[in-house]
Order: sequence, then structure tokens, then C-alpha cells
Amino acid sequence: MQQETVVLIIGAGPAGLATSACLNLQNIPNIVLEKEDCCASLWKKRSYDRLKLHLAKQFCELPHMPFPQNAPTFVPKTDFIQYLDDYASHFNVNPIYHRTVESASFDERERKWLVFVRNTLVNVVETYEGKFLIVATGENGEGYIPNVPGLDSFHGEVMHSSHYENGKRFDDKNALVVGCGNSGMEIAYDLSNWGAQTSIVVRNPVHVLTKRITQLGMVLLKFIPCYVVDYIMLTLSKFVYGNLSDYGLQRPSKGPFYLKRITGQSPVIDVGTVDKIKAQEIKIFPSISKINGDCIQFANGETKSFDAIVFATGYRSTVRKWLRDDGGLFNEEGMPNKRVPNHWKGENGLYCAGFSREGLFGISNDAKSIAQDICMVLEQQK
Ligand SMILES: Cc1cc2nc3c(=O)[nH]c(=O)nc-3n(C[C@H](O)[C@H](O)[C@H](O)COP(=O)(O)OP(=O)(O)OC[C@H]3O[C@@H](n4cnc5c(N)ncnc54)[C@H](O)[C@@H]3O)c2cc1C
Ligand SMILES: NC(=O)C1=CN([C@@H]2O[C@H](COP(=O)(O)OP(=O)(O)OC[C@H]3O[C@@H](n4cnc5c(N)ncnc54)[C@H](OP(=O)(O)O)[C@@H]3O)[C@@H](O)[C@H]2O)C=CC1
Ligand SMILES: O=C(O)C(=O)Cc1c[nH]c2ccccc12
Repeated sequence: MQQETVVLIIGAGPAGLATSACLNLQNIPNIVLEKEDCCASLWKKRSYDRLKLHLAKQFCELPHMPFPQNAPTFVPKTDFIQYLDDYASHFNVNPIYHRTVESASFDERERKWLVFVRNTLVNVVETYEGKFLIVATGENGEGYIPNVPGLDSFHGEVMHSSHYENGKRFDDKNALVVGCGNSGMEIAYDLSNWGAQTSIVVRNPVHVLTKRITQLGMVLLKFIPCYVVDYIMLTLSKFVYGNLSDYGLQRPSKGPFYLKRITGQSPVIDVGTVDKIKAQEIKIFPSISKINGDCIQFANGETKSFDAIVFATGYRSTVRKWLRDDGGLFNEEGMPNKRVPNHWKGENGLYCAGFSREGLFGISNDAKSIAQDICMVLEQQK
């Protein structure tokens, strides 16, 4: 099958939907290709049950459509999924599902993008052509599990956080969560609530803030410099939590919003995990040094038996697996080479949406910038 269109968008997560919506508003023909059978697959299929947006709703809306007025400040996962489905219908975004992009390259002679796509319904490769190509496959392309010595010998269940739904199956089990980002800290809390004997591996310093402190920070950032906001964040956080280093949680030397901006590392928005750590309902361990059967040895020499390990060790972009001729838009890890706000535009009509490490807020900005840029290029060519 051969199809020609103006813009090809790869991925129907929030970034693909938002970019398609902005293009539709400008009457620029576009096609969204999605490997799964639905849009927002991360939210529908790869996230835990108790997930709520950590940022207040005004920082999580996609372009041109606020959340309903009666939506709670921190939107639960099911409501966010409903919002995304409504968003797609409202802006007439109709992704083509069961389409896995296997390669995309730029045809210099024809000056267009050639995309080879597997139609997984019938297992046939199709070709799509576009003047513009938008990469919207996300920073969370695939779950990352580190190479831990002896992991193969572990007898119990091993999973990545993207496959964790809830702790029902783990009640009374000894569960170890590896990684103390937002996924790890919340999954540890959930496991403990379901009755699991829960431990968490914390290998580096981490900022812990409440939702409300973070919300205040997001608002203040509009008016005052980052280092002042960080000072306020740290003062408030110390007031709420006290000194957590005795419990095994150190703070990084750089501030939470500065770190987010420079490295993309998010502060942990605490949902109650810290109280459980203080009450010793959740135990902290340093890095794993090796695994032998069900026995796990940690960097401090301690050993303990576990029934299950949840790796909340983050994600990797998958762009490098299929994108050719990207002209240096992406680095070896499949993340943009340029810093925000200059990260979203490449050469020959190539763009990326959803790679700013600024969550849904960044996605919204990317979508608007890209649609505006494509509109301008098309106008100039008229
Ligand atoms: C658990 C979790 C909670 C989060 N909560 C928040 C939050 O509260 N607030 C916030 O601002 N941000 C949050 N984020 C960060 C971010 O906003 C989300 O990850 C968001 O879903 C990213 O949207 P996206 O469209 O860029 O990527 P994704 O949602 O990952 O969508 C990418 C889509 O591309 C498809 N795809 C991938 N490869 C191919 C291919 N080769 N061919 C075709 N299709 C492909 C995938 O199936 C997927 O549907 C969260 C992230 C995670 C992991
Ligand atoms: N409700 C919400 O809004 C939620 C938002 N999110 C967001 O989704 C994104 C992904 O979050 P998340 O899944 O937590 O991933 P992150 O990449 O944010 O965190 C991964 C964690 O795993 C640790 N880690 C990695 N490798 C190892 C290892 N070998 N041994 C021990 N620890 C290791 C990292 O530690 P180190 O720092 O030492 O590398 C880090 O603490 C983030 O932007 C996050 O904020 C996630 C969940 C909920
Ligand atoms: O959930 C995330 O990690 C996000 O990327 C959302 C986000 C954008 N800016 C922030 C600042 C502090 C905490 C979370 C975020």
C-alpha cells in the first residue's frame, strides 16, 4: 500500500495527539501512526492503577482544550484517559492503529520522508511518504532493566514498573522495588498498602516534595528565578519532612527545579511513602551488588530474601531503532541533542514532540511550536 500525505506523526500518545490537533486546526493534512490498538497506550496499558497526575491540571492540559471545570486539581488516571479520548474526538484526530514504524529515512532526491510500517493486523509492511516527519514515540519508549549480576538466578517474579498494576498479588510477600523515582516511590507505597513487606533501593540523592509545594513552585517559576524558587522549595520541604538523611534519603546539592531543567531528573512528589519510610514500614537499601537465587546482596554487605522485584529503573527512548538520516536531531540515546527550547526542530522537515523532559507541559509547547513552524514553511512555499 502506498500513501502520500503532508505530515507523518509517529505515536499516538499525548504528544502525537496534541501535534495532530494543532495541525488539524490549521487544515494541514496529517496521519498519526500508532503501533498499539488505541491512543495513549502508556496511560491505558502501561501504568499502575493508583496513578494520578502529579502536577496540577493547569500544567497538564494539551493545547486548545482545558480540563473540565469540575475536574479535580490532580486528575486521576481514568479521567486523564477520558480527557485524551475526548481530545482526539474533539480535534478529529484518527490515528491508524496496529502500525509499527520499522524504519524512516529521508529521500534526498524526492525531498520527502519514506516510512516503512508493519501492519501488525496482517503482518505486512506498508510504505508511507511525507514532506514532514514528527517523532512522537516518547521518552518512555521502553522500560529499562539494568544488568544486575545474578538476576537470571532469581526464583521469584521480576517485572518493570510499567507492568505493575497493583499490589494485590503481593500481600504478605517480600517485595523489593529498585529505583526511587516517582514510579518506584509510589509503587513501594502501594505494595506496602496491600500488605507486602516492602523494601526500596535508593542509590543516589533525591529531592522529595509534596504535590502542593511543587504546585507552588510551578506557579512561582513564572515570576521569579529558578534558584529563588528552589530555595523556597527546599525550605518548605525541610519544614514538612525534616532531615531525611537518617532514613537513607539524601538531598542532591543542586535544587529540584534546576536539576529538572538541566538533567530532566524529576523531584519525587511524595504520596505518603516518606511517612512509611519513617515508620519503617518501607525499608531502604543501597544498590544491589548481586543476586543469588532468592537472596539479594546489597552494597553495604546486607543480604535479604525476596519473593519479587519491581524494577522502577526508568525508560529509554526507542528512536535510534528506526530513525535514519536524523541530521543530528537525536543523540545516541535517542534524546534531542539541543537543549530546551531549541530541541524540537531538525533538518529536512524532521521534528520531535515530547522529548523536552518537561512532561505534558513541554508536550503542549512542542505541539504548538511544530504546527506553527510547519504552517510557516508551507506558507513560504506557496
Ligand atoms: C507513569 C508515568 C506517569 C506520568 N505522569 C505525568 C504527569 O503527571 N504529568 C506530566 O506532565 N507528565 C507525566 N509523565 C510524563 C509524560 O507526560 C508522559 O510519559 C506522556 O505520556 C508522554 O507522552 P508522549 O506522547 O510523548 O509519549 P507516550 O505516551 O509514550 O506515547 C508514545 C506512543 O508512541 C507509540 N509508539 C512507540 N514506538 C512506536 C513505533 N515504532 N511505531 C508506532 N508507534 C509507536 C507508543 O505505542 C505510544 O502510544 C508520566 C510518565 C509516566 C511513565
Ligand atoms: N504521577 C506522576 O506524575 C508520575 C510521573 N512519573 C514520571 O515518569 C517519568 C519516569 O519515572 P520513573 O519510572 O520513576 O523513572 P525515572 O527515570 O524518573 O527514575 C528511575 C529511578 O531508577 C533509579 N535507577 C536506575 N538504574 C538503577 C540501578 N541500576 N540501581 C538502582 N537504581 C537505579 C534511578 O536512580 P539514579 O537517580 O541513581 O539514576 C531513579 O531513581 C518521570 O518523569 C516521572 O516523574 C512517574 C510516575 C508517576
Ligand atoms: O512527571 C514528570 O516527571 C514531569 O516531567 C512533569 C514535570 C514537569 N516539570 C516538573 C517539575 C517538577 C516535577 C514534575 C515536573
